[in-house]
Amino acid sequence: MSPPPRDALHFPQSSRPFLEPYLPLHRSWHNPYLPDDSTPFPFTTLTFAQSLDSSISLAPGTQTALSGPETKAMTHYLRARHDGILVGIGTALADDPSLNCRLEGVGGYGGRGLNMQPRPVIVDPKGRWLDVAEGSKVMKLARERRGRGPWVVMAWTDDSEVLGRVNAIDRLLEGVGGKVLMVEPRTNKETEEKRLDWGDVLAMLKREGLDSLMVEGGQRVINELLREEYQELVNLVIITIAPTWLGQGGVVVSPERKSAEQGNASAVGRLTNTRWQQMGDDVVLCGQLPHKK
Ligand SMILES: NC(=O)C1=CN([C@@H]2O[C@H](COP(=O)(O)OP(=O)(O)OC[C@H]3O[C@@H](n4cnc5c(N)ncnc54)[C@H](OP(=O)(O)O)[C@@H]3O)[C@@H](O)[C@H]2O)C=CC1
Ligand SMILES: Nc1nc(O)c(N)c(N[C@@H]2O[C@H](COP(=O)(O)O)[C@@H](O)[C@H]2O)n1
Repeated sequence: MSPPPRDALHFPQSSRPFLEPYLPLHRSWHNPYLPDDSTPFPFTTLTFAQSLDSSISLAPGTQTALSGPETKAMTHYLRARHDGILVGIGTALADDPSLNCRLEGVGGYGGRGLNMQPRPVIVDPKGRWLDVAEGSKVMKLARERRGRGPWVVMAWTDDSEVLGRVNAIDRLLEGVGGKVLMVEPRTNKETEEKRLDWGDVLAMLKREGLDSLMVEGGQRVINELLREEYQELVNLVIITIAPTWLGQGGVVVSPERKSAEQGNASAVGRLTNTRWQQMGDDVVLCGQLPHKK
């Protein structure tokens, strides 16, 4: 073990009890060798930072720092408390995220090996990440053993160009303990559009050994998971709200409305068991989406 590097983050013990009742048990706190077989899906936390006008960044394809130092440290504490962190390829390309946990005491930041480091997961059906993978932060950190090698979720295809990308990404990831995971896409009968179903993606991640997953974004991923059909898959929502308006043209969290019954629109969803906590200048909202089962 080495002392934590100077950039390691500290999340005070006093801020933790607020989150505790909502969080999954960490794998290493029950039996690290036995998967939790009670459900086919990981415990899934949806978490992101937004402005007062519901934007998660100023413009598509750009990164905007919204969290203050206290809520940034909280996000890293949450990363330590989940087996995996998932983002879509839009976020991987826009932000070049590190997708590791930089909390003091975690592996690579004063802790042993990769202890408490979550697995980065990038949903990238067509393999667009290949163009930036080599020089990405997530690969650099995995090579330095300060983060795990990423898993890249791609869509099964017979397109030879995409298959070439699958193989090339797989070769890159081999060296850092990452891998490509393939999921059969589903076709929308009306639009013919092919997309990955979140039930398929999450069930596959669970089979691969992730009992808990933190979904960080971006816009499309969040808005899809908040749609009525996927809310059952989301166990916990944690939103950092920064006291700022980003203004019109921002990248907004606003899920598709439920189909209107007799022309009357209704809310997409509402959190229950909510708690609000100020952290620095920001406020953190925790809540759960009602589940039928
Ligand atoms: N403030 C915050 O907390 C956060 C902010 N962000 C911001 O969000 C923005 C990125 O959002 P966005 O561009 O929507 O990117 P996303 O990260 O949501 O990725 C979207 C892409 O992922 C793939 N994808 C996602 N869901 C599916 C699915 N069900 N089936 C198939 N493919 C899927 C598609 O790739 P393809 O097009 O190749 O098919 C899609 O274009 C950035 O500005 C970033 O900074 C991101 C995370 C957190
Ligand atoms: N919690 C939070 N606050 C913000 O202000 C943000 N912009 C984000 N973005 C998410 O964090 C990822 C970057 O994380 P790294 O520190 O580089 O690992 C980014 O990709 C978004 O998912 N989150």
